[in-house]
Amino acid sequence: MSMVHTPIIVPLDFDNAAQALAFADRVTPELCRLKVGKELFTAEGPQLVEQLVGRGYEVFLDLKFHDIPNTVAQAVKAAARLGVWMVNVHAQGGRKMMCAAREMLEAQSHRPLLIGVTVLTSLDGHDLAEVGLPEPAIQVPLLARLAQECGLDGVVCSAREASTLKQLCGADFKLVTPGIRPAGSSQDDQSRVMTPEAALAAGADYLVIGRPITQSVDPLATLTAIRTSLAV
Ligand SMILES: O=C(O)c1cc(=O)[nH]c(=O)n1[C@@H]1O[C@H](COP(=O)(O)O)[C@@H](O)[C@H]1O
Repeated sequence: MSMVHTPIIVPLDFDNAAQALAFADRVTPELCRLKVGKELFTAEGPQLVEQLVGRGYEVFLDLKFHDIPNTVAQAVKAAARLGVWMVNVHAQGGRKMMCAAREMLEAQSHRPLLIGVTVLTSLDGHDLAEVGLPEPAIQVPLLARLAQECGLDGVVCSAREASTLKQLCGADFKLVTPGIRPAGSSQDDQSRVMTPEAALAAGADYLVIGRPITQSVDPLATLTAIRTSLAV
């Protein structure tokens, strides 16, 4: 059973293991969980994930798998073997893909939380229309319900959709919300954003907060200030 209670997940969006490990050395597993995404994983591979797990961190392997059911099932199996705490797939991959991933994880001795990405927080209604999809208010609840029907543990969504999804999917269905920006910080390439305080109040279970922390002059001080503001 995990001792970690923090809702904050910090993405290690660096291009090399040295920077990622330096960050992991400055914080502790009690202060935050860590996310390894496509940039760092492509550069450094599974060994780095194992090192972070070995240091006691709960690691979210954010590779957003989206492929045919067999391929995604085998990929989440490989993730489970790395000992990660959470792994994600694109909910748009559909029912058969999500069910195959969930069934595969049920057969593993270590079972990470399985999370479906609904609509990326960088996208707005215009972006979705251009690729033939309805606005977030329609698309996000649809994909969240589908993910829940497939037995996933929760979804990635914008905090702006959190209160709707909590009502729709219930308290136990985990909501992981990136696009978190403390008041006054740059929006960067994010579109559907919210402050940490508002996100928790809206029902988010986990806040993914990257550049506002990792690019700040003193990342530990920024992380601590956010935790204080949240009383966590
Ligand atoms: O799955 C994710 O973590 C994710 C989904 C999403 O819809 N939007 C999103 O920003 N993310 C990730 O969350 C992180 C956000 O980082 P910052 O924008 O720097 O706070 C990045 O690592 C993204 O890859």
